[in-house]
Amino acid sequence: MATWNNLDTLASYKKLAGLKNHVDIKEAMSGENGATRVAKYSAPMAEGLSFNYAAKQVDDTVLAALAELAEESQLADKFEELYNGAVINTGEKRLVLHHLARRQLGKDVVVDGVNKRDFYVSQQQKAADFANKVHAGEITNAAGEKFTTVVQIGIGGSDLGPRALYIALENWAKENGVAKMEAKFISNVDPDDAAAVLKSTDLAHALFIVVSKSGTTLETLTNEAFVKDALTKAGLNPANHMLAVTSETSPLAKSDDYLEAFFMDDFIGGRYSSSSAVGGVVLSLAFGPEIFARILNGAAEEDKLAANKNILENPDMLDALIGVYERNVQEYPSTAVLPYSQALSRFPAHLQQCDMESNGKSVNRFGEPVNYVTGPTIFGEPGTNGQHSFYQLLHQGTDIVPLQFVGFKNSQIGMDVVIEDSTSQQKLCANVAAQIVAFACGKKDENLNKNFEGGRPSSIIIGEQLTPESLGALLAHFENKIMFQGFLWNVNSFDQEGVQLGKILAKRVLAHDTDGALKSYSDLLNI
Ligand SMILES: O=P(O)(O)OC[C@H]1O[C@H](O)[C@H](O)[C@@H](O)[C@@H]1O
Repeated sequence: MATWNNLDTLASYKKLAGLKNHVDIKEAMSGENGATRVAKYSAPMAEGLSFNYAAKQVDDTVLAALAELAEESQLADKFEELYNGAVINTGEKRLVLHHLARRQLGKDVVVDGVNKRDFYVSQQQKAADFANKVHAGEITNAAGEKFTTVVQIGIGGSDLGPRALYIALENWAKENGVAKMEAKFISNVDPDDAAAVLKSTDLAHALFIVVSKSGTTLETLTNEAFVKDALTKAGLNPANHMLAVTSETSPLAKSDDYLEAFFMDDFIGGRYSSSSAVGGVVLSLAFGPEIFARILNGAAEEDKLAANKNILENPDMLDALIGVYERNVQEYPSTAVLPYSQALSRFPAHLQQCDMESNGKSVNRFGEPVNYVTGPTIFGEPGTNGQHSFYQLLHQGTDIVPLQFVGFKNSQIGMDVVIEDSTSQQKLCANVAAQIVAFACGKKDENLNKNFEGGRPSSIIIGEQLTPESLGALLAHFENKIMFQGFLWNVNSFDQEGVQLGKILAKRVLAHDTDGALKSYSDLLNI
């Protein structure tokens, strides 16, 4: 059994803390040194991706210290315990099994006589059979016509991951002849969200998936009622159009109001649920079950790498360790995720939840306060768009923000044009290469307003093309990175008590049970 200790009690962490500002990234990345580092500091990921960390503040000394930290904090043992079914989610006393939805990495995990791998596979199979029947016209609307659109109703983990993955492959699927149904998403309780989607949807030919692990989320239940009302007003029977994805213990699971229900369980956290039926049903309907299976395969291949004890061969663990060095030793408060891929436009939003809801904690996994900083603020936008927006602060602002670039050699659609001797894809890639060097090396100017200090660290994940496999690997990489960081900070990355208070107060406002500031704000907003 691994032992769980606070980061600041570890001898290897104290050693690492002595390496503050050990690498001058400007100097390290300039001239031939830089070229050597780019070739040297790269770790292969699954599905042809690679994690290049040449422009991070590491050298062999820092890497050796990080390896000691990985060893002393038993990161590989903790991951092994997790995938073998230990109660890693101490706050809720739950297992953490999202990896098992992709592939079995270790022993059989059996809970109350149920083999959990078999359960996840059976739900995948159920989703696959259902999707195939919809595509074949065996499951139709009341008029016997095919469904053409699928609308996911969910919020947080029941929205962000599946939406990001759908957008990531929407154009790829069309280009590769596997686009089966258009997918849309309703998440916000803002009535304009549901209204806008419903107005642009042919209701008679639409399936709606109510996705809520708990089956109690106010926004999702409200939007479900909103959609049912619209279906009824259109003369349609909601029971012919609505599906549910939920946990077997939730109130939704007990309802007969659905054409079909698919299940997950409490051992897969919402923000890690893209690999479960939460992502599986909508993506199988949109692209076909084979494509969803390919995403899972890509993720499973990356998970396999994450089990490696050698940090230089484990890009997920290495990325996590570098992140902790940046957060705790270098004291950088935030991290930007910058995919140079329009298809990944919602990926940073998904990672915001995944990372900040997991590691935005002030107490350790035993409920005791920690004396060090934990999860950074995560934000991001696709490049090159971000360059024309917030990169000013990244280049010349007073905070140093570590950067996590993602880039692909080839576009998804392949339609391109040569303007002034280069394709648009080349221009995209040229920009990411330029940014890495600009951030690291800067540029001296007598005019301080035009001076670039440099010394701003970044890494880049490079792939051939964004495909179902590489997308799955990318998803798993970040999930695993966040998991390892949670281990290092000794926090429970798998609960989210911090979201409860606002929900309770909102209920009081709606029940007109308010006083003080809450009453004043209620009055100001005319509730
Ligand atoms: O899937 P649900 O149970 O409806 O939960 C939806 C979301 O809402 C909660 O408030 C949590 O903050 C999220 O972690 C969760 O993903």
